[in-house]
Amino acid sequence: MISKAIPLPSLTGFSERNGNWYAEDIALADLAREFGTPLYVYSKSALSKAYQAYDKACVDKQGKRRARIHYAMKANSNLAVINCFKELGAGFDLVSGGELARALAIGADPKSLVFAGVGKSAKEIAEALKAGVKCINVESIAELHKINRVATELGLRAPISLRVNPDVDAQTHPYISTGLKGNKFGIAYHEVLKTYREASQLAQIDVVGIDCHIGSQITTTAPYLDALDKVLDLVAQLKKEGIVIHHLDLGGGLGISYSDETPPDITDFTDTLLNRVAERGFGHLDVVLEPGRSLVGNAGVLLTTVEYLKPGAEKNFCIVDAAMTELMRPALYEAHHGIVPVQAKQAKALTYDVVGPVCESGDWLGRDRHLAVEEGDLLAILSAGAYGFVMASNYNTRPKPAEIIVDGKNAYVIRARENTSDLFASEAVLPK
Ligand SMILES: Cc1ncc(COP(=O)(O)O)c(C=O)c1O
Ligand SMILES: N[C@@H](CCCC[NH3+])C(=O)O
Repeated sequence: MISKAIPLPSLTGFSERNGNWYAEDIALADLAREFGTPLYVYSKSALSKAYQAYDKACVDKQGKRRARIHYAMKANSNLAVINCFKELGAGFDLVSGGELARALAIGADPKSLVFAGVGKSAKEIAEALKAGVKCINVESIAELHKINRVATELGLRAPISLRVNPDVDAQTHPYISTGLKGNKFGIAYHEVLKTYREASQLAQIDVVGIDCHIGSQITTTAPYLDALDKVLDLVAQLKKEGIVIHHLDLGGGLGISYSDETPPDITDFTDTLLNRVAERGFGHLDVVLEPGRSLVGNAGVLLTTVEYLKPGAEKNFCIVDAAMTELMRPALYEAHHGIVPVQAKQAKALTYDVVGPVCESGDWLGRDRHLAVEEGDLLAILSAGAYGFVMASNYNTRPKPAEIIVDGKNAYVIRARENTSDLFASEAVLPK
């Protein structure tokens, strides 16, 4: 028994056998020995299975495609990960010129790319237009005009959706709620129609869709339906006015189980949304889904080594070689991740705060965890495939960890561990 009362998520790709944890067919302890720690480990089969479940749910019983998946690569943008999804048929949701460059680097079809984000620069807009993306999701009236300006300068047409802020509570952590009127995202609901009218008059703008993304780690379908109904009300009004919408982008945000959360099953979730779209008479629209976390979150773990055990009067600390620099979610959102010893021990179990070496009291990875560990042992921090490595930093001049993918009996380095010297290679001291 690892952590009292708090259940572990059910995982595919990672399993415990006779007290030893495995990624597919390789013991995590062997991976740590070969590649060192801290180490991100992803399971290829977990990535593929998560994608295939979504993809299956996007096709109806007659085999007709009802929706397309544009993986939100912000969740995990390693080239190997996004390339796996590309090969399975995914398009991508992007939020920066950097993510656009990643998509182009793996040869993604530009027509499979949608570009969102509240602060796109003129340079990023130009790059997206030159690449020929499917759609730019516009997040403000000012941005709409900037896109029109950039498109005019380039002599290109700009396909756009407006991102609607539906003022719906996604019932998630306030830092990752995006669809309330107090959030910075999207165009205020009451301004959307007038902005579409304005957009349809702009010389280089082609209105192609409508978009909405209400937040992340959402574990019920109800807020999606509320947002969807509000978006469809807008589509109906636009139709009356002769402004034609071709695709409906419902964003991402579906949550995963980190411990005892019970997010809806992917098929039930997509059925509920797509049935509502059809019932309301919009079954002819192309539907775009932008899942991130629900495709990768439980397909990765972070391996770390116990450096020290530090018993104390108030707390016992288990000090490990990973930190908030490798996995920022606990420090940022007080997020819970399951933590398990990679090899079960007979050692006495104690309740520890699992913390990193970084000089911040907020640098913790798990609190009050009941663990039987000794110095030198390995721990696996579970559900670290989404918003893990991508949010890593070099704070305290810590090199970023390596990332590997396990596919059956094989392990592949998909990002080499950084060297300390690389971290300041582009810095310079002042001339004498
Ligand atoms: C526009 C957009 N689409 C999709 C996503 C993916 O979200 P998630 O990883 O929660 O599925 C995000 C992040 O929340 C986003 O900002
Ligand atoms: N980074 C967040 C999710 C943000 C989603 C991006 N809009 C997390 O770790 O949960």
